[in-house]
Amino acid sequence: MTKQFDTIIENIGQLLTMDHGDGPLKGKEMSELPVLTNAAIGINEGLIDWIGTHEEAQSHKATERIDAEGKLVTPGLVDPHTHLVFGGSREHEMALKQQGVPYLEILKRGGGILSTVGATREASEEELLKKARFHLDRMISYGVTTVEAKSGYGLDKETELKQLRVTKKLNEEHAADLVSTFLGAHAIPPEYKERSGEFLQEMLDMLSDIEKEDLAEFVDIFCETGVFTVEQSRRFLKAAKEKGFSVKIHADEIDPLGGTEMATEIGATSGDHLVGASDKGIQALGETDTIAVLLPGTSFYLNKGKFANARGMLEAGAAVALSTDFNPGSSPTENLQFIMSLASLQLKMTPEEIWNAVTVNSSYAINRGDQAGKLKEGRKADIVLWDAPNYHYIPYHYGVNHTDTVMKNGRIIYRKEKLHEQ
Ligand SMILES: O=C(O)CC1=NCN=C1
Ligand SMILES: [Zn+2]
Repeated sequence: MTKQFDTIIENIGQLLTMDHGDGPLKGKEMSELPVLTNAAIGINEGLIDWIGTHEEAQSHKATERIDAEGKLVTPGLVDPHTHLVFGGSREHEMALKQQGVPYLEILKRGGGILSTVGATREASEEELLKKARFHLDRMISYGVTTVEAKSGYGLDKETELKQLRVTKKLNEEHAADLVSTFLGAHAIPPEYKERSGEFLQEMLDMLSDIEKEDLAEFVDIFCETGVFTVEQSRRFLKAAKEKGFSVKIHADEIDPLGGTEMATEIGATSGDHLVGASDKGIQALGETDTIAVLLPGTSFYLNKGKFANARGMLEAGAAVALSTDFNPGSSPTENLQFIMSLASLQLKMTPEEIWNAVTVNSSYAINRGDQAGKLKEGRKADIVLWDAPNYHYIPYHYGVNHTDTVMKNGRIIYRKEKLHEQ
């Protein structure tokens, strides 16, 4: 029976629907990857209305037909851990990094996060919005259609709310879907030196304002040497959970403090970084629903020669997701495709695991498993057409942008620039 669509995407060489059951994929499940060949998608009113073969598509009608030229088509990627909204930049710290000054030492000297805090406090809401929009546009160009965005460069009520309002405005006006996280517990501001407990209480007191303005779904904390202890983090996140927020945590990024175990004990939606996760922590990830969000770009950039034990987590049965950790200090890149290459080279993840980690699992890591990261009838038509012959090709060919066309809610929002006529 002939169907009528707004848009048909046809002649798809490889279609990754990521439609393999509900819930995040854990352990061995991450090796599964249903691939449809010679496929087609029918779209109506911004939603996926039909998925079938190229031959079947020839009997259907469409206002617009897009030829995928036998190449790869996937869901829009989901980046579950970014510090998208900030002022200034930290290129001046490269020299310190090259001299071997550690990340935590730069922070201790008042640089790092605190340097960005200064720039963010000074920037107006409009300036922060303009800058975040620029970085978000670039994420879209890399095939990302859903993004988590954290605050955490204010460390005072006024600036934290300013950052969160920017994320809310972007989510309302920009094509991308944003998920907002309050990371007021990102570092100890100079005015609270030696008074970290009082500072955390001030951040907790903000939660009612955040809830009133619907400015965040998640609460996060930087559990790290010289920042917040495991016990402070446990108390802080449990208090946030009691107020109805979902929680995630920057854990075991640099020093192995045991934040991974604590994340699983309190039922965090995700534990992020986990480079120093202990065997006990890895086992706990396999036994609970806490998703391991791994950030190999940060390990690459901090240049400490150590990456998260992804293989150990997968063998333990954990759900693993991947992210850029886009931020001005430890991972200044919007390129989730490059993270896919690092996941292959440094985390030893297979292409199948990698694709599940940047779609299905990354969507569940930000409570969007029912809306993003999967192509199935009734879901938003958030789709990427890749200039690549198959899904192995993206992690293999690194450092470039492989997107050809990015579609959000059935509307083309990015097309690869073609070289001007010679
Ligand atoms: O350095 C930054 O701006 C972001 C960061 N927070 C915790 N680790 C890295
Ligand atoms: Zn981070």
